[in-house]
Amino acid sequence: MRIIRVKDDQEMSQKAAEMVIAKMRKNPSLTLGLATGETPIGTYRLMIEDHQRNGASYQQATTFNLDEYVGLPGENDQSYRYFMNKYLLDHIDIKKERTHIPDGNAADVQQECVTYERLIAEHGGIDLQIVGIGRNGHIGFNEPGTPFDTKTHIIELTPSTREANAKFFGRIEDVPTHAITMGIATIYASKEIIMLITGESKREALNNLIHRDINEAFPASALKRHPNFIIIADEAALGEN
Ligand SMILES: N[C@@H]1[C@@H](O)[C@H](O)[C@@H](COP(=O)(O)O)O[C@@H]1O
Repeated sequence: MRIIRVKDDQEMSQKAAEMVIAKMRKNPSLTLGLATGETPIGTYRLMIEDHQRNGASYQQATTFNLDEYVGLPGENDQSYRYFMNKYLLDHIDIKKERTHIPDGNAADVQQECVTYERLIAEHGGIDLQIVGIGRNGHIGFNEPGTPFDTKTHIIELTPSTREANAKFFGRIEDVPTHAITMGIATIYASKEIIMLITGESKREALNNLIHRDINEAFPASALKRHPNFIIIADEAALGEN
C-alpha cells in the first residue's frame, strides 16, 4: 500500500487523472475500472479536458463500473449508468457498447451478476481500477462483513450507506435497498488499484484503513495485501496520519 499525500481535492483529481491518462497512452486498449460517488468527479472532468484539448482517445478502451442500484433503469437520473454518462462517458470518444455497468433493472439480477463477472474475465480482468471508500470502509457496495472471496453479487445496503447516498436522492426513502456490486475478490483481481479519499468526512475511514488489521469487518482492508494498491488522499482526510 502506497499513500500519495496531496493538498486538496483538486490536487488529488489531478494526480489520479495523470495516472489514468499515462496508462491509457501506454495501452490504448486498457480495461479501466470506474467508480461513482462525488470523489472521482474531478478526475473525470480532467480526463474529459485532456480528451478535448490533447485528443487522448478512448476508442479502444473498455470500462467496467463497480456497482449499480437494483431496480433503477439506466435512464433514471439516480442510476450509476446515468451518472457515468453525465460525468464522463458522454464526453469522451469511448464506444458505449464497451462501457459496462451492471444492469440493476435486469429481469434476473442474480444471473446479471454471473454474466458481469464472466464479462470481466473475458476481457482479461481489469487493468486499472479506481475506487472510493464509504465511511464504514465499504468499497464498491461491499458492506462490512462481506467475505473477501466474493465475486459480483447482490448486497443489501446498510442504513449508513443509504443515508450517505441520500445526498443524491434528496430523501433516504428513495435510496434503493439493494445493489449489484463487484465482489471484493473481483476488485482485488485488478492489476492496479487507485483509491481516492478526500475530506474530513473520510478521516475516520482512512485512519482505520491505515491502522486496522486486515479484517472482513472493514472491507477496504482487503486491499492492503494488494501488490499495486495506491491511495491518493488529501490533508483533510489524512489528519494526523
Ligand atoms: N458505491 C459508491 C462507492 O463506490 C463510493 O466509494 C461511495 C463513496 O462516495 P463519495 O465519493 O460520494 O463519498 O459511495 C457509494 O457507496
